[in-house]
Amino acid sequence: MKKVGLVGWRGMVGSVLMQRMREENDFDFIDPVFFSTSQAGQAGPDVGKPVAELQDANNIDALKAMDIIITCQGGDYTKAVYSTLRAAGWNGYWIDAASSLRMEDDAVIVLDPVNSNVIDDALESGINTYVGGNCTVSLMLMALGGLFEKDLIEWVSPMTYQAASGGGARHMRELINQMGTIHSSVAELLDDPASAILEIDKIVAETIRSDAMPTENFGVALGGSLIPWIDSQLDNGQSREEWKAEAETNKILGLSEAPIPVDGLCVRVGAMRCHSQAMTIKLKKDLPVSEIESILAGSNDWVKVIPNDKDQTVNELTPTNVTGTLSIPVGRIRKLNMGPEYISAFTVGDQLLWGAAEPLRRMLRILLARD
Ligand SMILES: NC(=O)C1=CN([C@@H]2O[C@H](COP(=O)(O)OP(=O)(O)OC[C@H]3O[C@@H](n4cnc5c(N)ncnc54)[C@H](OP(=O)(O)O)[C@@H]3O)[C@@H](O)[C@H]2O)C=CC1
Ligand SMILES: N[C@@H](CC(=O)OP(=O)(O)O)C(=O)O
Repeated sequence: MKKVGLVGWRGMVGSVLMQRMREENDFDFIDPVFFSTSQAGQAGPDVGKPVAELQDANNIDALKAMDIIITCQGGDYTKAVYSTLRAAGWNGYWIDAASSLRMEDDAVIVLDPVNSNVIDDALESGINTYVGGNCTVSLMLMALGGLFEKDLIEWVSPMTYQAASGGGARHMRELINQMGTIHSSVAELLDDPASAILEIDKIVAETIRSDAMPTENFGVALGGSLIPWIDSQLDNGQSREEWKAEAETNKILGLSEAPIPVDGLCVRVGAMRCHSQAMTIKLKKDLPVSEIESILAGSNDWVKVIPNDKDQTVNELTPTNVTGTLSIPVGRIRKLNMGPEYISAFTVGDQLLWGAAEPLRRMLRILLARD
């Protein structure tokens, strides 16, 4: 059995990965070795079979003994360890959730089943570094994969509604604390049916602008508001999150020679762990909506077309419905007034599952299936 080192398994993304690996019995097919940067020597997790005590995740010799390493520890860890490990002669497979290596020439961004052909070619050519994509990009491609595969997209503009989890566990906690602070500020008035709504609204507005709002992680209020900027600012006016849309989409699809334009605005909203995206798509030709729907629905086992019907949309095409599942609903598909090649679509996906953990797990399975 392959020795598989797991780093970052205690964190939020790592915990979702562990949960999926248990559900799919992945541990039956590997010899897992658990690493930690802070808890070396402590007992490993329960994975249904005995595991050794936690190894030091900064110990290059211990890492070198692995056939495959999966890390959800973050970009700082990757920067600190990856090059040293390769320089020490390690030729194993490195599977990473962090963004640091994504655009390297000798790394592939993995999103099986969308780019299983790109992954297969890379394995044949001896590439041994595989990185999960940005959550928003992976979720868009899971939804629109059929149209990309058939080369029907001239360009796409995704406008995003991204969940607090994209910032990490502390951001999720802060969002709930912000919501609680807002509620507490008007709880008594809310209980009184005779109270004036404009008085409630005034107190809420004062609260979200006040120091009472916990904003240590987001910097500003998200509860009762939104934040139209994610990640750092680039010189061209894009946020780094927006830059990733085109760069990563084309790398994932292997289209770097003739890239498809993908650009829009990324916005943080008060959802917990589902990213949503409203997309304007220019198709290369005028296709009936029914044909577009059947192309989308047929592209993978997780995408689900929601008919453009009010009741089904408000019940099924929401973070509330999707959170904690692998389902990728896509709906609001209709022709736009701009012309017959212009369509709208809206999709929702769990950014910790298909947006982070699941592509890594599937890459591991691809490697195991090659032996
Ligand atoms: N959050 C997201 O949406 C996405 C994140 N990623 C990538 O994954 C990386 C990790 O993200 P995320 O999982 O959110 O990070 P976390 O902060 O949840 O976990 C990272 C590490 O922190 C250490 N840690 C310290 N204290 C605790 C604790 N109380 N509970 C759990 N772990 C603790 C653990 O390492 P140790 O055992 O060594 O102490 C853990 O592996 C990111 O940096 C990013 O590169 C990728 C896609 C999406
Ligand atoms: N930036 C994403 C989360 C993330 O971790 O992205 P990346 O894996 O590209 O660094 C968000 O905030 O929603």
